[in-house]
Amino acid sequence: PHVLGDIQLLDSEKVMSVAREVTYLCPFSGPIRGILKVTNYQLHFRPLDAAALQCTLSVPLGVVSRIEKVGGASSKGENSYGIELFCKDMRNLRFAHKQENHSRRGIFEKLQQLAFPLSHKLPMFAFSYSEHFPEDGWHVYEPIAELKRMGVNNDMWRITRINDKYEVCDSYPSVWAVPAGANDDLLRSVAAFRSRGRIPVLAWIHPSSQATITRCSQPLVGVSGKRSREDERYIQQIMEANAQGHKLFIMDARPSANAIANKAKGGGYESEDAYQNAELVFLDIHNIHVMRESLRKLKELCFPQIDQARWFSGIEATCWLKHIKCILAGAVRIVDKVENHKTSVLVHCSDGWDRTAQLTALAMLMLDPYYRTLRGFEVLIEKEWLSFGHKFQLRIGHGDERHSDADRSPVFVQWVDCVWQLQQQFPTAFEFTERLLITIVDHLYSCRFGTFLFNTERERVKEEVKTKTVSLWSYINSRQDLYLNPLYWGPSSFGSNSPPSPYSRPQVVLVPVASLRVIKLWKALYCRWNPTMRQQDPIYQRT
Ligand SMILES: CCCC(=O)OC[C@@H](COP(=O)(O)O[C@@H]1[C@H](O)[C@H](OP(=O)(O)O)[C@@H](O)[C@H](O)[C@H]1O)OC(=O)CCC
Repeated sequence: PHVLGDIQLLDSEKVMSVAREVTYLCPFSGPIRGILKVTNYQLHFRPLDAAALQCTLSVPLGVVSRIEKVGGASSKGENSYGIELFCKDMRNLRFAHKQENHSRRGIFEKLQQLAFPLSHKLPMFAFSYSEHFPEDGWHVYEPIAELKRMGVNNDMWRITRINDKYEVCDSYPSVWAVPAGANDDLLRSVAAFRSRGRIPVLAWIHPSSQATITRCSQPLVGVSGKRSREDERYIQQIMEANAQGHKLFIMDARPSANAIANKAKGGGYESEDAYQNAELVFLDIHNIHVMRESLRKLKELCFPQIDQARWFSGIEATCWLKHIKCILAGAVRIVDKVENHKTSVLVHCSDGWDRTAQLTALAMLMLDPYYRTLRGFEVLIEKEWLSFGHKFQLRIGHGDERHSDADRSPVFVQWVDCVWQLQQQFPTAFEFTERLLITIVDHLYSCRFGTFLFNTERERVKEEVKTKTVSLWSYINSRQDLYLNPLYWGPSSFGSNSPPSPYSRPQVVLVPVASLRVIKLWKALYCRWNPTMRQQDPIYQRT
């Protein structure tokens, strides 16, 4: 049995470097002497003093975004010579050691190589990690089965394999559901008019009204105001696929200023005179650059010390909660159209892989209780985020040393935060607790599993992740009792299309209050490492 605080190695994990005379400069408890070990998966620090064991650190190297050397040959002060790790999970770790033993160079270079394998032409840890779990999580999501659960193929929607080899759109899944009347030639010409070929396809269909949520990227209108008869006809077919359909709402997630600015790059938005029966709505959600900056400010505020005097004004200045509110409000508008007005909605933004994924996945979570079960939630992430090409590798920077890359942005974590807000407002509606959300965010960074690696389904097929890596869902489903919500009130499974009779629709549709008066800061995630900000609950230290 492992001694408490001692390193616990995963299968195929091995120690690559050890430094003995190291001091961890804990921002809360002060300097702690201990032993620093670097493996091919994690950085582990074990205090020498048994009384300080709660300061044991186990940091997956995937969480590290930047490593800096601190102090040089001339620095004289105590603990002024060492390294600092800047992490993606809201903390910075600083280690110091004596100058004489030159272990810094060794540790520093090892850390650089192992934390950024892609930048050093080394394999990701996920490809050498193998562990057997009772269930293979790679089978949780099967596209055809999920479409069947929603009742597709039906007389209005058909499954097309036109993208079987990802030739029409390399960032989309291979399986699409499209209006039955749209033949493959039409689909191809619509792809020519949508940014990166990301044409409108089905995300969700209402079990009784047949109203739909479809998703896509911006039309290539450009400054000259180009039109595509095929795109216009296709949008009309989406509207007509809904029996009550006399109108289609096009929800453009962007601020109208950005939608207009995108015309300068050949993009833009649907003009209502070209799309007669469509009504265009802008949801005012800002772009990836604004969100990256917002979270950076929040991290500054929350780590290491928290200035009580400026806490609320500081939070407001980050605008983080305003953005969360904006995304929730956008999803509520989609839910209102689909559920209460039985009207179909088309969601898009610029590329259709950041804000669009946030909106469709949130709206589906509010509309369909199946996605609020543990397995349903796993299916939702696989479908709306992974299969539709949210660029996880680029947005998180898996294995990449370029920490200041402008394409990095916490869009997925922001969506998980929105899910947490729903859990707070509807504590009995989810089969799982916030601990599942924190575990998912941990392994978004850790690179232990293959689930969040790469940017598209096409790349994952090419890299054979399903046979060469372990799925995060294998791990989670092997210990699901840790994540189940004792307050959950809902049928254990919604296998069938609509919940069994006792549940009427009003009981299963969540409509959150998207107001700053209700939205809360998710301290268990953003202040997790700051002991003064949350109950000392060890579960949040290790997931
Ligand atoms: C004259 C030059 C015009 C110009 O550069 O347009 C480009 C836009 C960038 O477009 P934006 O929509 O503001 O920003 C884009 C979105 O965030 C998109 O995500 P999503 O899937 O959510 O769409 C990302 O994938 C893109 O990388 C990002 O550039 O920039 C702006 O609109 C900012 C100016 C107000």
